Amino acid sequence: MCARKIAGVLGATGAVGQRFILLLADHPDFELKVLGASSRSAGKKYIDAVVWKQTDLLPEFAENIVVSECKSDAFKECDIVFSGLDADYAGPIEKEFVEAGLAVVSNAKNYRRAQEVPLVVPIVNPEHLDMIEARKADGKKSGFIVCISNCSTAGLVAPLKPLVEKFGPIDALTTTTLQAISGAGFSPGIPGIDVLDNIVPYIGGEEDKIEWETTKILGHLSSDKKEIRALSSEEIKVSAQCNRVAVSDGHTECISLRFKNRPAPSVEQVKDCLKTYVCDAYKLGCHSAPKQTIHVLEQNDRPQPRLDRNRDAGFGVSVGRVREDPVLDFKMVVLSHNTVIGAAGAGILIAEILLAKKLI
Ligand SMILES: NC(=O)C1=CN([C@@H]2O[C@H](COP(=O)(O)OP(=O)(O)OC[C@H]3O[C@@H](n4cnc5c(N)ncnc54)[C@H](OP(=O)(O)O)[C@@H]3O)[C@@H](O)[C@H]2O)C=CC1
Ligand SMILES: N[C@@H](CC(=O)OP(=O)(O)O)C(=O)O
Repeated sequence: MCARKIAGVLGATGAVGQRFILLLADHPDFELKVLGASSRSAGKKYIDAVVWKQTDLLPEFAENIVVSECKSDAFKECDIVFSGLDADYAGPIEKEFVEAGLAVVSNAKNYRRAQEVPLVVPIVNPEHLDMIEARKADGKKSGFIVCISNCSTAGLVAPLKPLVEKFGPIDALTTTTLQAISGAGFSPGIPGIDVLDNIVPYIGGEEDKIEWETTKILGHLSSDKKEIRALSSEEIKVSAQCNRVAVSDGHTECISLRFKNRPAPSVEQVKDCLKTYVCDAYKLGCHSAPKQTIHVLEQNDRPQPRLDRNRDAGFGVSVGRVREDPVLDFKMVVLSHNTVIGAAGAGILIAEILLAKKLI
């Protein structure tokens, strides 16, 4: 067996950072050795720095790791660095890491729009990672960054990918999200008074991110593999409305879509296409890749966050209530685990793909 790659986590004390620690415990490819957070946490043992909020216990291996400042020097032995940094601070920190030659996979939004940065949902567009290969071929072997999408975007694009592959372009799409409180992070997190007995119909910046990120993720890699051509607003119109609801983990989205080509497929053809989709990460043999990428549920009252978010350990996406839509062509309900396939799990699966493609 090959030696495991050394991994580090930035923002290790946060909602996403804690999920990284759970998912990297006993990982066959990566050994998590370095943890970074703010100067409030640096210098403390992880167990003393973190306010652990997961329902699984804090893995023993992490308890006594002393938290570092987020400076590249402390991470120089790492083959891969996962970032769950607060976006207010991620920009300059991640830039310094890349300039120091490190490979960074980031949950933060800061570099998602950059032309030269792949924005990847690993069960959807792993081919965009070929941009990294192109950079290596150019002789720029050193550092790079890959961005993970917004968590709601991840759930949305998962069923779109196989549908577009099979039935051609989708030219109109609406989504109304019901987003879990863990999506807002832990520092400080959402006050109980705001979520109990309540729904908040606004999440700052979220609708805009879902609308443009979808066009980049469904966009095409240029022939020289140096940039992504996002879909234009003539090619696809995306409209999102976002709500915060009193759910711990798991983002639900009610989506409607229209295909460009006529006649549109039948409901049965749509379901069949989703059920039979096998993501490339699974074909590559990646450890965390879901065996069933999309679970199509037939019960009228599914998917539900508490019952369905952990399908394929949170790496699979659930789709239910697939039916005709009198305005567009189809509507359905999609559920995805926001801190697994929407965040830390996506980062780890991206790293597994990078490893399988010998890019780290
Ligand atoms: N939660 C989710 O579902 C998703 C989150 N994201 C993104 O992932 C990132 C992390 O989110 P989340 O875990 O929810 O956020 P949290 O607020 O829970 O955690 C933020 C982390 O950043 C660290 N941090 C804060 N300030 C600094 C600083 N000045 N220097 C270094 N580290 C700092 C914190 O450390 P300390 O404890 O020491 O303050 C903590 O580890 C964000 O960019 C977010 O937008 C993306 C997709 C989904
Ligand atoms: N805003 C998302 C989580 C998040 O932080 O997204 P982003 O990384 O796109 O800012 C939520 O509230 O559920």
